[in-house]
Amino acid sequence: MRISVPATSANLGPGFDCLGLAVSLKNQVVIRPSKFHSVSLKGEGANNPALKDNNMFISIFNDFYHNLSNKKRFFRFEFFNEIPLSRGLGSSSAVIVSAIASAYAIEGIELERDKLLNLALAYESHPDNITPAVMGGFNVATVQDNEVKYINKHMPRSLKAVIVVPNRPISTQLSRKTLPFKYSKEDTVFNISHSSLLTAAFMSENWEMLKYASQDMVHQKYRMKHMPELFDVQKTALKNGALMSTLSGSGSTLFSIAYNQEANKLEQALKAKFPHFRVFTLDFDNQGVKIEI
Ligand SMILES: Nc1ncnc2c1ncn2[C@@H]1O[C@H](COP(=O)(O)OP(=O)(O)O)[C@@H](O)[C@H]1O
Ligand SMILES: N[C@@H](CCOP(=O)(O)O)C(=O)O
Repeated sequence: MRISVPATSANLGPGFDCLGLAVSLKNQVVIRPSKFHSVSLKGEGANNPALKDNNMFISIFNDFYHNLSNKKRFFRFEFFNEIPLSRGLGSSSAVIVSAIASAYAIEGIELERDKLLNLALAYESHPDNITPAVMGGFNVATVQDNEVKYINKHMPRSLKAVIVVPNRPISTQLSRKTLPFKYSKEDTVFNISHSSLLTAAFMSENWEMLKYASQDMVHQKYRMKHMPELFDVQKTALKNGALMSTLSGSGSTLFSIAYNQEANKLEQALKAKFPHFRVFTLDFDNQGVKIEI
């Protein structure tokens, strides 16, 4: 069985903990019954011994598999990771979503996407990464009565994501602790109005509105000041054709959207100015989690 899950970019500026979309970097895992437990890891995290000895995917998979099945079986797990770890591209959501989905699939139990999303919520309480990881596309999501309520929309082929991935990881959990405990009425109103405008821009495909609507007062400046070069990445992106440029999740990746015909110029400008960072041009993913039996 093979399962793949896309990377995600959460917040999109003002939509803290509620807006997110999926891009075409993917983590894949192939799982086969085996005489003994074994793991192989390729791509992102392959040199990280913790991912072999204490792998979050395997522990979530085992929790679900043992609850669903009475059998004692061993598996071989082959991971092919494209999603950089702890760079604000939803690597932990991808692991959570794929581990739950594959435990059900290997037992031959059908799992609806909505149910998968709500099971994933127990491991990641903010829904802005898990929703696009499951559904693909652009998503507006909130949690009410322990359930994710969301609206999803496909992203068009006429746009690309251009991402700048710094070498430094940022733990989402630690980064959340650096944010203010309280916000002023002005900052709150600023973010409600910008997040609403941004949602309307995505839903109505009014791409020229993105640069106004994607401004934020509640998290980016607090997070980006720990890596001030990110302000320069954002400025360079906006000067070179980006329709919007925002911190991806809790960072350290900077995420930009550009028209197809502008994306190459944007990628080259970012590569030239930030040669020590990785720059990728990606399509958007409209499929979300994908299982092949
Ligand atoms: N491919 C992977 N395999 C196993 N665990 C992973 C993988 N990717 C991420 N993780 C786990 O998720 C953690 C990163 O989560 P987090 O700080 O939320 O970053 P991100 O912004 O990438 O989601 C890692 O420290 C690791 O424990
Ligand atoms: N809304 C969350 C999103 C975290 O995304 P990640 O990809 O960095 O895990 C936040 O801003 O903390």
